[in-house]
Amino acid sequence: MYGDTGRSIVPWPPFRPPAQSPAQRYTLAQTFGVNLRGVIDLLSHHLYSSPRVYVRELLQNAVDAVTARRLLDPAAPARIVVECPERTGDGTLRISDSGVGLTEAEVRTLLSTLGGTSKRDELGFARRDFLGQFGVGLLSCFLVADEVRLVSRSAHGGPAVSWVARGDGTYTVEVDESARAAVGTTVTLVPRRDCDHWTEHDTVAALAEEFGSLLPYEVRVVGGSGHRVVAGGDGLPWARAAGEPVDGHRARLAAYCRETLGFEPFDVVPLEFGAAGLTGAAFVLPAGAHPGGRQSHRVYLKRMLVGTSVEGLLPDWAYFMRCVVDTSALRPTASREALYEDETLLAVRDALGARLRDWLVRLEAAEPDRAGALLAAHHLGIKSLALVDDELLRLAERWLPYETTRGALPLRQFRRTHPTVLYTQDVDEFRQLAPVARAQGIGLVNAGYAYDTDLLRRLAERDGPDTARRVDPRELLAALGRPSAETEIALAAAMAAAATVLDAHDCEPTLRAFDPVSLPGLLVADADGARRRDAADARADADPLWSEMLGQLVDAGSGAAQTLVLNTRNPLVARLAGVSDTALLESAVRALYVHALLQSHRPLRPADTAALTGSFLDLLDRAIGR
Ligand SMILES: Nc1ncnc2c1ncn2[C@@H]1O[C@H](COP(=O)(O)OP(=O)(O)OP(=O)(O)O)[C@@H](O)[C@H]1O
Repeated sequence: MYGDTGRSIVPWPPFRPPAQSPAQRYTLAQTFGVNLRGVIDLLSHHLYSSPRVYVRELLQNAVDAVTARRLLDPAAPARIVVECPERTGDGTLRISDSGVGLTEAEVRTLLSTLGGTSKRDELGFARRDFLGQFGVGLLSCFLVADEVRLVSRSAHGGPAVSWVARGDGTYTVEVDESARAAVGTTVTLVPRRDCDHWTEHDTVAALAEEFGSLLPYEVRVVGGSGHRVVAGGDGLPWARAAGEPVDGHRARLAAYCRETLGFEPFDVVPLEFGAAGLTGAAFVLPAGAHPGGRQSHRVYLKRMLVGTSVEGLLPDWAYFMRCVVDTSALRPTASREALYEDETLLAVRDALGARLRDWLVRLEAAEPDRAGALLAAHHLGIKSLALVDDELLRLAERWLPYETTRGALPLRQFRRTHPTVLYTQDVDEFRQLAPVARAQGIGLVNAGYAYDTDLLRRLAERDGPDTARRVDPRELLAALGRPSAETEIALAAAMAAAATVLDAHDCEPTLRAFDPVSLPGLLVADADGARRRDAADARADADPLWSEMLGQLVDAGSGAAQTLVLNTRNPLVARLAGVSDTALLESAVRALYVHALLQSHRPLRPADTAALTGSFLDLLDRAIGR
């Protein structure tokens, strides 16, 4: 980990440029000089998010050392003991292991080189038996310590050796036969003055338990009067025991979820992906997950906790699942607090996504009611997946409720009475058209929420164009009944006033007799007309050339952009027949137009606002009396 070696205090690295001829000076490769204090500061203070990780790094080294020794001698002891200052009595924290230890030569190379590690093979790949791989973990001790001392005796023989390093980037190495009798290593931290609390027994025991509770070897954390054993259990808590019934296993996993993740799972899906050495479980949230929320999974790498809010393990659509997994193939980032986004992680994500999707499809077949409840609680994720997955599209069609003119219904059920699904693309349009459509017995679906329109389009792609189609408000108009000739004649004056008034709003009036009776008017926009209307607005502000081009567009179509459909069954509209005062008729029509516009939730333009104010004040004035 550190540079040049020696008995005395050595700064790192001693920089001795090779002798060069003038011609060589510009061609020979040079080595970078490194400021060790800066590097230690960078790695220890900026790589990790909190000093707490020093416990994990020390545990990891001890576990790896024991593993390495057991590779040489399977019967070798596996002892890891952490003694806190309450126990050592001199303010230091000590961690001792019965691992493989280090020879003097190893101390001089591995601990004297930044990035030096015994855990890679000749090709530089991390070896699968070990947790460590980067050769920087020991530096994390400087997050809490001024000085780190290591005393070791190697299983390969040779004398005991002692290494002392300080945060200023200097270290000493000494062969000291009396320093340690047994094979193994003891690392001692001299805590920084402001970091005493990080080495207290309660803190260390809690951290050791959090990071290392699944480690295969027993870890004893000793305080003043007692000790806590924080690891060394058999197996993984989610593994199914031999002979354990499926229901019992599921109940045990649910209990684990309550205890560890803090919620009662809707269901539990055991996970296994041999190619990534992955086992674990996915717990389905009962409700309340936010699709945009961060994924947070509890991930262990070779039984050491990486984090409790690790992202990227599942595809985005599975935002309502929380996983707990242990894997040996995924790579941690250098801080070991997240997963490295590489091809293995992609493959794992795909495999777990496929597993969860299969579970969903199977649940639907075996327990349709539960599947329905689940889909209703997490419909956004399912819908997003249904956009690319035919089976889930069918599932969504069967189970996900849409807002329709017949109430909340799954599309499959709605299609029984309305084989062609007519839908609105936005919620406001649905609100406006639904009462009229319902009254005429026309089925309408609100596809204004996320993914709905895309899903209906996909359904139409799959099952044919007659399956689903966006409603054209004009076809609704065609379905409305015409009033009698007498009614039309009686309302002729009102219609003439309406035509004059509405012209300023690019709108023309028409009469229909329809339900609901309570609705005086319905504003139907024509998409082409609306485009012409926007172009006309833009033309008013545009320069001459642009204005001419926009003018062609405005003039290209015929008819107004909107139609105000007055309902002759509505008592107020019917009474207009008896009004002879043209000014009153005009105010009334303006008010009906603005009312219909507000009902349609479309934005008010300046002319509309003026009509709202003008008609309101005029009608108020008349109501109060002059
Ligand atoms: N307790 C120990 N017993 C034996 N060797 C150790 C021990 N602690 C550290 N070492 C040696 O020191 C080297 C550097 O340790 P360090 O923790 O800095 O990195 P690492 O464990 O190799 O990788 P990582 O940065 O991923 O933790 C190790 O590779 C190992 O050879």
